[in-house]
Amino acid sequence: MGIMIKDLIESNDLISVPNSKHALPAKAEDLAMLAEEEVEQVTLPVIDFSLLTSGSADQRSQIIEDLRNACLHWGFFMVTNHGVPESMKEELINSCMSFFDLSPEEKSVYEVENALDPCILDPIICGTNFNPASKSVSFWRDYLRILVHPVFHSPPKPEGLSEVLSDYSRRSRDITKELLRAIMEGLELQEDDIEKSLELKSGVQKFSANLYPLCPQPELAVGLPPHADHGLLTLLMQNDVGGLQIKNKGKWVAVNAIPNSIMVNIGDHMEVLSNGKYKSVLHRAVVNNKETRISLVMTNGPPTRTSLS
Ligand SMILES: O=C(O)CCC(=O)C(=O)O
Ligand SMILES: [Fe+2]
Repeated sequence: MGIMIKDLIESNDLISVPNSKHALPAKAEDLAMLAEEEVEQVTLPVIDFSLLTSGSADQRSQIIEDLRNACLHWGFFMVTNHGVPESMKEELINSCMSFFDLSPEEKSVYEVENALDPCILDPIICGTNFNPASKSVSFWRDYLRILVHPVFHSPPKPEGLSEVLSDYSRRSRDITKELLRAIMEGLELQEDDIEKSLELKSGVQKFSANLYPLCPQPELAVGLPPHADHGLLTLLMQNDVGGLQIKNKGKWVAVNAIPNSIMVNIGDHMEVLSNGKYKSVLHRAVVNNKETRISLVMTNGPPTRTSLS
């Protein structure tokens, strides 16, 4: 079993990336690029969620138009006034941190070798993408992933995580539904029909906590490699430490998050649903040597049996 980076660091007082040749062998050129690349900081389009739900008709139309532009030109946007209290986010972060603080033995109950293996159906898994002994590419990230909808799976430890996660699951599902309705309106699709055909009330929601411990040599590692998300919309909150980069008009740019906003991106299913008009955008996470970063990611997909054709 691959030891999680956090535990490795704590047991070894790590001052360099162990055997960096093994940390990221296949992608050495990409990494050299990562170190040298000038990455511009950008502010994503901002969507005031409260205007969507309780603004005037004109304000709602304006937000639908803003969403349309954000989906067309960025595939990512920031949502403010979303109604998730800061205390809920703090509690989620603290509970997830407490999970990572459990002993390696306690965490091992949920550990899997390769989370990308489609045969893994366990509703709660944790692991790392970092394996200093492996010859394959590994990444500077530990994670916990929980299936939270349609059936909520509650980890027995740490105490408190289940309750706040189940609240956030409900809240984030409502936000997703409202955003999807507005996005459908912008696409001039019949939102009621789509909602019915996607059966969002039994949609699959997965929660991930990604932990990026501070990295002694950030130029030799990457947190998460470039990828696009499955599902319709992904919602992301973080502990005020940046690291998310997105590919925009052929260039990597670093996202400047407004504190307490939720970052939202288009997933593969939405790309299909929009007939390719809205792209599921490539993104990645970089690491730093100053502060541990944690991101809380909720993916929202259709039920597994839904056909999009
Ligand atoms: O941590 C981040 O900023 C990105 C996380 C992410 O892209 C994912 O979990 O799919
Ligand atoms: Fe992602």
